[in-house]
Amino acid sequence: MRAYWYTKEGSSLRQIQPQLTFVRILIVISCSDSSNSLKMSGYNRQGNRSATGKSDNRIKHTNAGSRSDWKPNPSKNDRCLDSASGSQNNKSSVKDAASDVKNIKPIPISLDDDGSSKKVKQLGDKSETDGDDNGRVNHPVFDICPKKVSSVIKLKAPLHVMNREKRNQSKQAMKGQNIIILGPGMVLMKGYISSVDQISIVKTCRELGISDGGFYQPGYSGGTKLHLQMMCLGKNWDPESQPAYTELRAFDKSKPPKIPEKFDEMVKKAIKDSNEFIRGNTGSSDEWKVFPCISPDICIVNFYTKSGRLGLHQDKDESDTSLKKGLPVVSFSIGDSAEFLYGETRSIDEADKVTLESGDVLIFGGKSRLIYHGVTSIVPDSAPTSLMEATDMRAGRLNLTFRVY
Ligand SMILES: O=C(O)CCC(=O)C(=O)O
Ligand SMILES: [Fe+2]
Repeated sequence: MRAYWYTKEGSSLRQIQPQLTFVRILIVISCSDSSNSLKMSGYNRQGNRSATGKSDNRIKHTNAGSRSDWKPNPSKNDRCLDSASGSQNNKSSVKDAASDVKNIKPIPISLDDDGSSKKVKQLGDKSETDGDDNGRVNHPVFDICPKKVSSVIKLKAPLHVMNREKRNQSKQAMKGQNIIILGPGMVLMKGYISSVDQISIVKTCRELGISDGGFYQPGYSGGTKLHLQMMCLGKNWDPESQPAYTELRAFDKSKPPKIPEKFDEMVKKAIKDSNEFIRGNTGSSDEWKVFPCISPDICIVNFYTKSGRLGLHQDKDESDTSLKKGLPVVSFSIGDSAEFLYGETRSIDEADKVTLESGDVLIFGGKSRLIYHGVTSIVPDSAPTSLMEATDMRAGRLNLTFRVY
């Protein structure tokens, strides 16, 4: 067992515990195949080192804020916006959640040359920029699993690649729990979502994403866009609307699809498993309170292509009660890995970094509920080949964050 601890003097969790001296412990439970031993490792925040041990020199200052603070910023350093761009284990085994999705009205799609489905949603016979008589505005359909209708024959991944993935998957399953406590109230469950469930989530999001209320590229009235595609489930979140959460999507008046029951079950199970781990491994310290069980009523689904990113921000548009109680945000990562930053301030230079891989679940609540976080880059071609084969998902990363309003 290896253990490193470090103390951050004088730093504070803004808005939650201003005077808090933040003792941060990173515990990596990594039960080796033979010994099931507890490993703890850590990192030096002041040295701007990542949890993977690499320093990050690429990242420069930027401005960021809450999701609603993502206002257009003329600074070239704003990594959030620009104006040009339009392990498996079997902890939660679910049947294909797509079969639970009711009342989906898929929108007919035609494919562009690059296989992307940028056909404008047909809300009447209007073009993308037109609105209908009710002020509904059309937008392009974004299909995360476009079937490539082309003469290029899709080759299967080489056998040795497939075999390596299979070996890695069964190793992960044997390892059992692989949970990292990134800070008080911030837990990362590595490879938590089984391959079967990942496939199921992609398929469900694909169906929802091409239907009413599906994926679109959020932006601002000035034309600036976020570097991702987004759809909301449960309630709609909009970067510009006041309040940020509404029942209908403002620009096309669509109602966000419901959160599929299976997603809800998976969130609850992840919290339960995380709590069991915390109880079993962190003793009785106040720092390590378990998460309350939640029934999320909001899920924001983001899809990042390889150039996707998201500036440092806080998730603070939820209700005061939800924020005060520190009700956790539960985040699922699927597909390509992401370089994820998190920290107590909005300074990128002071933020810590961790790589979120396909199947990882990140939970942040309690004292970390208002942690600043963002995605600096997507690691190209890092998604499991088997997932891509099974879903035909386009290259990129799917992220689902569940919250309680
Ligand atoms: O993609 C991620 O991991 C983070 C997403 C996020 O922070 C958000 O949607 O608010
Ligand atoms: Fe967020």
